[in-house]
Amino acid sequence: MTAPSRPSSGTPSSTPAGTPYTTPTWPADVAARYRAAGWWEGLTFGAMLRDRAAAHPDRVAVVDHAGPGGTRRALTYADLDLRADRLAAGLAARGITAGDRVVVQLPNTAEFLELVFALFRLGALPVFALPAHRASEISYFCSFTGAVAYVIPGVHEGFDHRTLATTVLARSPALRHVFVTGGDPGPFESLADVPAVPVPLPERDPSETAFLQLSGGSTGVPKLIPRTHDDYVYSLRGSAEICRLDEHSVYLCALPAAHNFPLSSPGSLGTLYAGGRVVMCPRPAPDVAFPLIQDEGVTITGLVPPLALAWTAAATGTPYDLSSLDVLLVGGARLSDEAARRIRPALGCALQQVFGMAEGLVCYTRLDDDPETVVTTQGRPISPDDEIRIVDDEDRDLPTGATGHLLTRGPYTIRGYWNAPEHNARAFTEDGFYRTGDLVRLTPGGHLVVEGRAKDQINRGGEKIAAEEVENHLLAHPSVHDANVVAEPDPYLGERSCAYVIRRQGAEETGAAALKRFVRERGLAAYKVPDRIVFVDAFPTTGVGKISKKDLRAESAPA
Ligand SMILES: O=C(O)c1cccc(O)c1O
Repeated sequence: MTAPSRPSSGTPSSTPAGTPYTTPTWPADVAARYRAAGWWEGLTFGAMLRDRAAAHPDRVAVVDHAGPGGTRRALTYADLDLRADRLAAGLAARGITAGDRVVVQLPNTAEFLELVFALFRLGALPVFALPAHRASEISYFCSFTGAVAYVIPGVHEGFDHRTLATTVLARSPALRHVFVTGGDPGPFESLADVPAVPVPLPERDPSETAFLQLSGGSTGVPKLIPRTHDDYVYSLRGSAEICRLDEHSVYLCALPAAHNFPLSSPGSLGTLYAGGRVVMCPRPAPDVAFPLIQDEGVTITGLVPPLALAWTAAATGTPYDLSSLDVLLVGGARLSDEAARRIRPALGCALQQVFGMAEGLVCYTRLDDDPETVVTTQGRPISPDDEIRIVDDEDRDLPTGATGHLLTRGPYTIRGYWNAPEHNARAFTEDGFYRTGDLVRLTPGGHLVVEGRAKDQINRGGEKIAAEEVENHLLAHPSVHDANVVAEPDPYLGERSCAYVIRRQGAEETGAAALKRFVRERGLAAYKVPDRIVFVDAFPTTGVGKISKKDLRAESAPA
């Protein structure tokens, strides 16, 4: 195969059908520059854990409450290191090998970290699904990546993932293994039975893809994001420094552990990088999180804006002692200035705003920024080598202070999605800048302010919904002629989704409730089911006759 000159292509692996996957990566001269600058330290995740376990074997690395009957479990760095080795050996014995994809859908438990480090050591790629994903998303991840294994909790939050796995298995020809954590594995294998005597495994190359992260997305199907050890470890190190993590830090993992924010900003992996302790929080509600903050001496955590507001409200009069909490990171969606102002007085901790994306670029307000900057901006990038352009619709640079499209390139921002050459041609510029789809401006002090977005997406309290994906599911209904999904304001979530639907002439009258049920039954994650469905006779159009989502959004906005 001839490697395309831009973006350059990493070593291709093969799909089950024999066609090569494309894994775009940085041009060789740029990679050399990032190495020379010290951003890429040549450290793999496997070596990182080995190193930390050697330096402080008896320090606690991760705590959860997922032992028998909900009991507390604490794993030291030595425990985690050994368990990752043992699990890697057992997975290798089942034929899972370097380059294989493994869909990981686990709740916030210690097993999540054991498994991802085992996969990192094997060189197998975790594909980071969320617990909320259902048959539609998981089947897609399995078939698109040719995953050989899928790892689930048995029953989580009342949902039986084993039943889901049965559906997925029937649709995914390459899938050979389903592993189940916590209790009865049903027809599958318990992950607890997998570990074996450690076997020597070749050290991975730090420049290779370590895992596939999910894009928030704005297209019909989610895009997969190939992150390397080198680039991700750099984002962890930068994040840990900016958030001042050290061995005394205790990070509460309250958002779903596989999401890029709680994974890396600075998240559980950044905390392990810094030698701190990760406390896995099963649910982010104050009644679950507050006792953990008190009992575990949590110093730092990260939340999406609606949860930050819920915590702020619940902190007044709480019987729990939250005084250990030094820093609350808020990101995933725009935090209003008003909400931002309430955080320190209510929770007694510093606020750090974080604006990030699984594709790479992460911006933070700094702990020594003046209070107004912390409240009114989304911070500045991690790296001096993060390049930012703010451009108009024709890719022309705008003067400083003007609002425009954010383009970015840098040492931990991907050069392309995994195996998506056509989409990449649109999502990246010729010279490798990623088109984020966000509308931003720069303050005179060099801080980014997020003003909106140009991509066709709903940000439902930090959960990103690609309009097109939901529209496709609505269109599958026999009585739907056309559908458009847009964001509408929501006082709690910031945005919720509203579907405008034109009924097919002569078709049976289907109501909103039936349509929502239809979409849910197609196996779409619950957060993507439209919050509201409005039946219309026609859509507003633009001058050239295209459907105007802008006008639809205006219909939803309060007058
Ligand atoms: O994807 C995000 O929204 C996000 C938010 C904060 C920090 C991150 O790393 C993110 O990926």
